[in-house]
Amino acid sequence: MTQVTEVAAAVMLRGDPAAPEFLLAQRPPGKVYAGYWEFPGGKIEPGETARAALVRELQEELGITVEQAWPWVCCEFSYPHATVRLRFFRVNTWHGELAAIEHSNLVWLPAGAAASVAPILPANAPILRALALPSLYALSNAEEYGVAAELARLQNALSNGLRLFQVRDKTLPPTQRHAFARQVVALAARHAQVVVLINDDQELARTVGAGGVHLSSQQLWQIERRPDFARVAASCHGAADLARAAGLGLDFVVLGPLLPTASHPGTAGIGWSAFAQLVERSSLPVYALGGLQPEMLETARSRGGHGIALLRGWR
Ligand SMILES: Nc1nc2c([nH]c(=O)n2[C@@H]2O[C@H](COP(=O)(O)OP(=O)(O)OP(=O)(O)O)[C@@H](O)[C@H]2O)c(=O)[nH]1
Repeated sequence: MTQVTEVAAAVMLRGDPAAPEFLLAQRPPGKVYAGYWEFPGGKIEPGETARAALVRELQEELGITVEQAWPWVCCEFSYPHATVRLRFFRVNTWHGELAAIEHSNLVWLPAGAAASVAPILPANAPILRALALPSLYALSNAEEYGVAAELARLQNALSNGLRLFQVRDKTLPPTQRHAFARQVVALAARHAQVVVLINDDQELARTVGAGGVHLSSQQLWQIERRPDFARVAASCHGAADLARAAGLGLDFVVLGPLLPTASHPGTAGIGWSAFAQLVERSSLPVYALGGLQPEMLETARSRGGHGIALLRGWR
């Protein structure tokens, strides 16, 4: 069996939470991949937790004391010299002055834009893509609110900065769903960097020019390869679904139902503790879904979620 080197790495974030900057550090001469840019961090020592390793490494490498670190994604990558498992944390607060103690340089870059430094360690490409994803994934609910009201809600949310939207409404009659999807794509096109995904219908997504598709957990097991769209997401209900989505190279997933929902009040969700355990080894960013309110974003993130997906609570 290949030996895997466990690594803790930090995505340090600063500035506006809706459009943050993250830190990259340049590996110094004399190391493998010298001159490459990486996230600060390093190997987890025997008997050490990933979080403790992160705190230690950031003290040693940057001279700072981490105050808050939330687990995020975990990815594996095989280099000629080693196979690494990178456990990423999002670090929002710390104290102390940042200094390049062990690196040759540090740079803050805007999340979501193409990185202006190169080369970056090859394992980190999916991480940069994941960083571009916003914290809120809004799902349409025209079935309940009506098409006109839903388009008005979307218009308002786009003006408030919404950037990721799914046309769900699986039971709308096909012609109505088609027209709705077309109007959603037209509305979204008036704003920069908004991605619209169509639930369960690749043909509709292509016809209306949507940026991506959102696969149901059933579809996840029916397709053989990633559909050819800029963004592909999926609904997951457990560990097998998460592994399948990662194997297909999707961009992100929603995991739930988390809490009892308005549509299924009697059904217990998986709860935050199971959510945190499932997310711990996910290589894809995970949005918590089901019975959530916008103010639960921080709870979701502290449990390893990338963000939250809402059907009702967005505006
Ligand atoms: N810190 C960090 N390491 C990364 C990232 N991406 C990535 O593939 N790695 C790999 O994870 C390992 C990190 O271990 P490290 O920083 O303690 O080790 P190193 O190669 O610098 O050598 P060292 O043994 O002299 O400390 C390296 O193999 C490195 O190539 C990243 O973004 N940050």
